[in-house]
Amino acid sequence: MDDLILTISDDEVVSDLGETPAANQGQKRKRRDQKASSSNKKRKAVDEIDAGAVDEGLDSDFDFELADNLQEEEDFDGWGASDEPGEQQGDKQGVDIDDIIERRRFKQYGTQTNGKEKGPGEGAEEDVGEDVNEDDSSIASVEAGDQDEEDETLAADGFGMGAGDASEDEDEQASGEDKDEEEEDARSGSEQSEEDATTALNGHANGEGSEAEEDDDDDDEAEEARQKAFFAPEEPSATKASNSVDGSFSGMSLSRPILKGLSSVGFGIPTPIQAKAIPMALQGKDIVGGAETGSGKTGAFIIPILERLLFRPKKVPTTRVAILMPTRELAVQCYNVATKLAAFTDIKFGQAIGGMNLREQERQLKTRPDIVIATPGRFIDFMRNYTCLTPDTIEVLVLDEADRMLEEGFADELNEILNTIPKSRQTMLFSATMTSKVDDLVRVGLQRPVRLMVNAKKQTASGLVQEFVRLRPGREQKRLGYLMHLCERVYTNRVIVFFRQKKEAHHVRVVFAICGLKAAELHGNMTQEQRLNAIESFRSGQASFLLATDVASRGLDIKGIETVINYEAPQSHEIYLHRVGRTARAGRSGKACTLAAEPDRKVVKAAVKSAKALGSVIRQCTVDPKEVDAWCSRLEAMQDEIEEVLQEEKEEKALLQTERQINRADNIVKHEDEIKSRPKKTWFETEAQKAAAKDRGRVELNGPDVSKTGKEKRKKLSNKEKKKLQDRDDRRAGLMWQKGKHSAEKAEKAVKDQKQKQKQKQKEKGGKGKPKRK
Ligand SMILES: Nc1ncnc2c1ncn2[C@@H]1O[C@H](COP(=O)(O)OP(=O)(O)OP(=O)(O)O)[C@@H](O)[C@H]1O
Repeated sequence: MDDLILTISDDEVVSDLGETPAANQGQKRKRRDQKASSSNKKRKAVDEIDAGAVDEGLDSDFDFELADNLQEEEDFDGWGASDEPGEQQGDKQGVDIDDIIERRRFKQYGTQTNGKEKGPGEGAEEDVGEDVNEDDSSIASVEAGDQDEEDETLAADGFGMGAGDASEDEDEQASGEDKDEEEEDARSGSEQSEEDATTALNGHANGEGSEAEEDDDDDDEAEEARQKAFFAPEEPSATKASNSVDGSFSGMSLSRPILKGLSSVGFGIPTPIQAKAIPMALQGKDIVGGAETGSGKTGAFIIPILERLLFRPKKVPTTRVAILMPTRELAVQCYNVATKLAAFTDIKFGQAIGGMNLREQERQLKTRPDIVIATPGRFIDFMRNYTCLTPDTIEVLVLDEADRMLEEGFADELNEILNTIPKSRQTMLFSATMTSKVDDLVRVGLQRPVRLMVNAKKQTASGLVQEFVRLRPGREQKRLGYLMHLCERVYTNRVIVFFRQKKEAHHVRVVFAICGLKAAELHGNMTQEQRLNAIESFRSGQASFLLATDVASRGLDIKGIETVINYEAPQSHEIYLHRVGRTARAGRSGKACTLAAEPDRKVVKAAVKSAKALGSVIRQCTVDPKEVDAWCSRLEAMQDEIEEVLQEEKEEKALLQTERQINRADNIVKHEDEIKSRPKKTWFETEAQKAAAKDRGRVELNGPDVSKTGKEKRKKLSNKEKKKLQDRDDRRAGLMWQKGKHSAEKAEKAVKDQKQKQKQKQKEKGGKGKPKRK
């Protein structure tokens, strides 16, 4: 108790500090539970609230309420700039498509165009980017509720997708032409068509026999019995808290600095999942928590962690909490939310997030911050190769988006982490699509966890309107035409468009840039710096569209996203829920629009079924085919330019890469002694194993890559490929440092050649001026 240090200014009264005994860290589970039970007594306010049923007692239409005396902090969405400069920057630069296009325009017209081009055959440019509301005649919508009986039946089947229709004959003829074009495209970029095939085939594979799969989730009796034995029985205190009439944070006996933090970010009353989880987490219980997207799960685990940490022994700085996230962006977001909530405490944070400055993170971790927010790969790197992270002192482990973390692709990394952190830890798992399946949870090492599910069946947020634009058979190839039309005329601002393929997202990014639609892209082929910049430019409104893969589908909390467009439906209903959950968050409204062709049938059907069950608004929208066809012709005429831009980008990337290699080689030469003396890094997986795990993860997210033949899939690595991977492993382990000088010379020569080539090219094109970067 000597270690208790007040965390707000000394003259402030902190009434309940001494009484909140929930956490004396570093104890074994038993001691923790004993303490927790004594805390139960003291947390009267929580316990006095009536016991009730798990979900029934909750107000399903919970309204987010802001703290009294506070205006909503408009900007608080977890993405406010960090106080420490450079802290959130990645460590590699990338190539900017807008720059390339601007340069090209400059050459063409001798002026900067701000990215807007005169589209082929396009007269009235003023339309572009202009807000056209939904009533625009180019998109007609029918609310499912208003449909006649026949349409009702169709709606339940995903608006009759796949049902034969005489009017489709015409479309099919058109599709024949499209296919020819596709084949031509395929000759210039075979991968693209392969990806299309993947999407199509995946979808078809999913289309059939899906009903049985859907119902798999319904627990059978045996599973129910196992769950009963696995989970702790629901404790009255959890439901009492959530049924509280005033249900305030102060009713949870939270300390003053925490209440101040909550107030400063505008959290007035706890959301239902927070009301349930906070009291349980304060008692040190293991938790499996599920609640719809945007319902405040982050706060549900951060608030009790901060409260408990206020009472940690402070003589020796110790890292006690690890919060693991599946993506780097989520980890950064969580870091921002947590540091803001902890603004009035002395709790310290560290990061172990992939793609970001390793040295800076090492420096932070050396100070033994109380909480480390991490992605699994970087966490393991620190665990194994540095002394700054001490996993054996971790007492609380959180897996956010836990179902994703439990999937293939993260499995190996997670096992490695779980095996290293002490078993006596408190473990909390959260997700909007949280699994309750015991088999999945057992390996996390949970100990009699409490299961807290809030509106878990409800799934989509109540303020969400779901629209579906059906692409009839034969018109699937015109997806991009549909998207361009929608983004130019209907959904023109604050829109996320989701793609299954990185390449597709990037391709569309180029098209948007050529057409003058302000967009940012977000996927795994970008440097971390580019990824964070993309989010920032979308968040700040500089870009109206975010073109993303599923790396952005979970957890991203960006205020004011009006629409989520699914360029194609995702692989599963779960991913659909996460994607559409980027809008209509925290009690707001929003729209999701899915371009649905036959291959997307299964997911559309599931979405329609669940929306109908909830009574939420679903609409079938139709788009004027002439508008789409006009866009398709425009896109076709743009093809050469798209390819040239992609080519220029490729060259710039190669140049950057070579420059990076030179710098690296320079460093190796300069710091030869230091590098030699560094201990060899170890990796718990080889590159080949990592690649295999990555593949498994991809399959989990996007379905099997059916475009590859079985033979290709089973294909063994050639000796050359093996050697390449081995070399990379060795290089990372520092074994090949000796090659530095040699590679430096080589790299230097390559850069010179490349620069020479570029100069030559510029001379040839007569393009003197490269406009300055904005
Ligand atoms: N008690 C509260 N009062 C008001 N706003 C809140 C409260 N708790 C959270 N919020 C806000 O609600 C939004 C969603 O919260 P959060 O990102 O934690 O949701 P989530 O459930 O984790 O969503 P997802 O499943 O998509 O990850 C955030 O903008 C957050 O600031």
